[in-house]
Amino acid sequence: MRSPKDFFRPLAVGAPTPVREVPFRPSRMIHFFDPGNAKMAAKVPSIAPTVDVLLGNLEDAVAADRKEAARTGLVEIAKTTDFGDTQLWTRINSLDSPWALDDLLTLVTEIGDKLDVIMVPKVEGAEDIHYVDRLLAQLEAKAGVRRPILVHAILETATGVANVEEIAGASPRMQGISLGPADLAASRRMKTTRVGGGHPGYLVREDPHGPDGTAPRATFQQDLWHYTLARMVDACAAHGILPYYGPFGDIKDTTACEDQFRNAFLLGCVGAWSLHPVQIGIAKKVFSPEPAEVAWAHKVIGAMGDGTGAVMIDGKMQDDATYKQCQVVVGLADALAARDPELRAAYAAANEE
Ligand SMILES: CCC(=O)SCCNC(=O)CCNC(=O)[C@H](O)C(C)(C)COP(=O)(O)OP(=O)(O)OC[C@H]1O[C@@H](n2cnc3c(N)ncnc32)[C@H](O)[C@@H]1OP(=O)(O)O
Ligand SMILES: O=CC(=O)O
Ligand SMILES: [Mg+2]
Repeated sequence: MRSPKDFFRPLAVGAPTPVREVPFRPSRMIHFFDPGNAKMAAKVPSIAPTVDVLLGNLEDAVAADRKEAARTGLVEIAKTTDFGDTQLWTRINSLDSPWALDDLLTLVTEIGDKLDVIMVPKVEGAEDIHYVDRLLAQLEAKAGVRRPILVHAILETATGVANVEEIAGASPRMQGISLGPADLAASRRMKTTRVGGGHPGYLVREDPHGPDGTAPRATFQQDLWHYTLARMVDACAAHGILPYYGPFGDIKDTTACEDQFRNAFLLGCVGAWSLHPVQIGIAKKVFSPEPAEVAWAHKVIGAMGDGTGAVMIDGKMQDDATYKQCQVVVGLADALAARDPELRAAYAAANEE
């Protein structure tokens, strides 16, 4: 293990100095597209201003014989597109695949100055992050990249979940972690074939009641992802990095997608993946705090003065802890409003009511 004194030193001569704090840039939706798919690629310039993050996906969902086309397509798109203040990320192929090394070599050398974050799938432990960390430093130095490219891990194997804390803290490059429910279900041998969301069979049932216990018993569907998501959120918060819900595969079921995203938002996630244009608006709505909630948070902060003591507002006790909860909401709202004029206006209007 490296000495804590060396944690923030570049891992290669000439590589940029690692960041001490993960910059909080809005990332409510990480919009996936296949850079080798001409139709999707054509939509990039019009989608870019509507999303916080555009991600050129090279891994799963890109067929084996299209891997190189996707990589080349991403280089071309990155070089020719003005992304404004929208972030550009990529998801490389898994580290044990025949493509991962060339993904990193090509992308950092060709478009390292345009890439904000590299998403690494199927991360199992700190050793995977250490490998990427050193290689990125060498490539950044070689390509003359001036700011460190950050790393995002997908939590999608049972081993990864067992090691989530060490993954979160493995490198100053760690920007965040996403839950990958599809691969995780396979890795754990869960018996769901869905991509995220609930399952009608995963439930609790009301106790027997009525005459002789024969009355119909209500059932309540439970959340298959709660444990992992909560564990991931804690690991991320403990290491000052950002947690995300990943993919929701039932594109047509926009209601359940919104529910899944909202559960993640309420638990502490800052965003989710959008796989189809229809999911962009859902993520934007869910991961932006409600104007009324932001106005309430301002009211509490205003009433709490220096943030200590206890007061009653509208029948609800407020103290040092609720002051901090409200600061979380206001901090997020301010960061999003700085990028989103519509949201800024909605927050200002709600504050005036
Ligand atoms: C499960 C584990 C994971 O790893 S999830 C992450 C990997 N999967 C992905 O990245 C999937 C990305 N999305 C897709 O491939 C497509 O959206 C899928 C789900 C196949 C649906 O495509 P399709 O049948 O064409 O949908 P559609 O006819 O409703 O599309 C309408 C127009 O929109 C386009 N479109 C579709 N998805 C995207 C996207 N993600 N980004 C940009 N554009 C997209 C379609 O090409 C289509 O365009 P057009 O109107 O025909 O010109
Ligand atoms: O990559 C995402 C997943 O759910 O698997
Ligand atoms: Mg996966």
